[in-house]
Amino acid sequence: MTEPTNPEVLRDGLFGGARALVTGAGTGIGRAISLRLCALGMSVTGVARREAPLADTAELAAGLPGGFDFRTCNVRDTDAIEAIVAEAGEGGLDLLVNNAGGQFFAPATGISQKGWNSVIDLNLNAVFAVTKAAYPYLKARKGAVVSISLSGVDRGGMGLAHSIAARAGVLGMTRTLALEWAKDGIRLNCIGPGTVVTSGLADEAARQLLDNLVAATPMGEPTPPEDVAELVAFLASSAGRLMTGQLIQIDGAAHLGAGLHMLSA
Ligand SMILES: CCCCCCC/C=C/C(=O)SCCNC(=O)CCNC(=O)[C@H](O)C(C)(C)COP(=O)(O)OP(=O)(O)OC[C@H]1O[C@@H](n2cnc3c(N)ncnc32)[C@H](O)[C@@H]1OP(=O)(O)O
Ligand SMILES: NC(=O)C1=CN([C@@H]2O[C@H](COP(=O)(O)OP(=O)(O)OC[C@H]3O[C@@H](n4cnc5c(N)ncnc54)[C@H](OP(=O)(O)O)[C@@H]3O)[C@@H](O)[C@H]2O)C=CC1
Repeated sequence: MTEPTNPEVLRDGLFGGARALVTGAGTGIGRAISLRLCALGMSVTGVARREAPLADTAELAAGLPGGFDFRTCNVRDTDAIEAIVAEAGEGGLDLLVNNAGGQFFAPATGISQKGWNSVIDLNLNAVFAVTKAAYPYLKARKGAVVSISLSGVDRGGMGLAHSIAARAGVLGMTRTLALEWAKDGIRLNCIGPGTVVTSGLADEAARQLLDNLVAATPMGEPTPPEDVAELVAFLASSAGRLMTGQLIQIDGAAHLGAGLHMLSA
């Protein structure tokens, strides 16, 4: 495996004066995104249910050129998240990152209706609610939306029927809103990371499963959260000004490989 390269290719001060809302900012990919945006000068409001991880992100962001504040909220609580979007939006909103999400791994026959509904609620319904609530504020600043999806969302994945269905829904929503909101200068894109070794994934998947996933990735390595963060920043920047309605998979060609397999034998 080659040494990881520094993914920080964007210039200092790029986002001075700009503001973002990042869901799931307390851990993993959402924390990496928040810290990179802050490093580039953005003021970020992070949202998640638990205060302690958000406070840790705030501590890590201290001293960076932007700023990080946070609100605790379950994104599935539509009234609560709409109020937070409005509060953040009143100060101006240039970027919304829909990152909060997740699922359990089970064959379709092992997914109860309640389990299905929970995963759809978190990964599709909440994303629509947050994005719609952000619309007037994004319109005012010709802002951007980036939704974190999954590698392979366009082809399926064993053990992920609920999550793939939800995120395929988000992709459809993204492409549709890219059309509807193009007149407002709002751009929307999805990023499909491959395996990202975060505490969230380590909690959910057995070590063996993780190893199998990386082994099934043609380039043979997981996706660092920092690489996802740099891509979010690129899409939010003027370099991405004509990119909208896309799914960009950052996964070492995993989506071209053997396919997602999140079930044990
Ligand atoms: C090469 C590319 C690789 C890409 C790999 C992609 C890997 C993806 C990784 C990640 O996404 S990392 C993020 C990691 N974090 C999580 O995924 C955790 C997220 N989980 C949750 O937030 C919640 O568990 C939930 C899924 C949203 C459900 O929350 P809720 O509070 O609504 O649910 P519960 O009341 O606990 O349960 C509802 C329902 O679901 C059933 N259920 C829960 N777990 C399982 C399980 N493991 N198997 C089957 N069913 C499960 C539970 O039993 C409930 O149903 P009923 O039994 O009441 O009918
Ligand atoms: N790790 C991986 O391999 C991959 C991950 N992804 C996706 O990337 C995103 C981030 O994943 P990752 O960083 O690995 O996972 P983590 O579990 O580390 O992070 C998810 C974050 O979302 C927050 N969150 C979860 N549910 C809610 C909720 N209902 N309301 C508010 N916040 C919530 C959690 O905080 P709290 O518990 O405090 O609410 C947590 O900080 C997810 O959508 C995931 O599915 C996609 C591809 C691969």
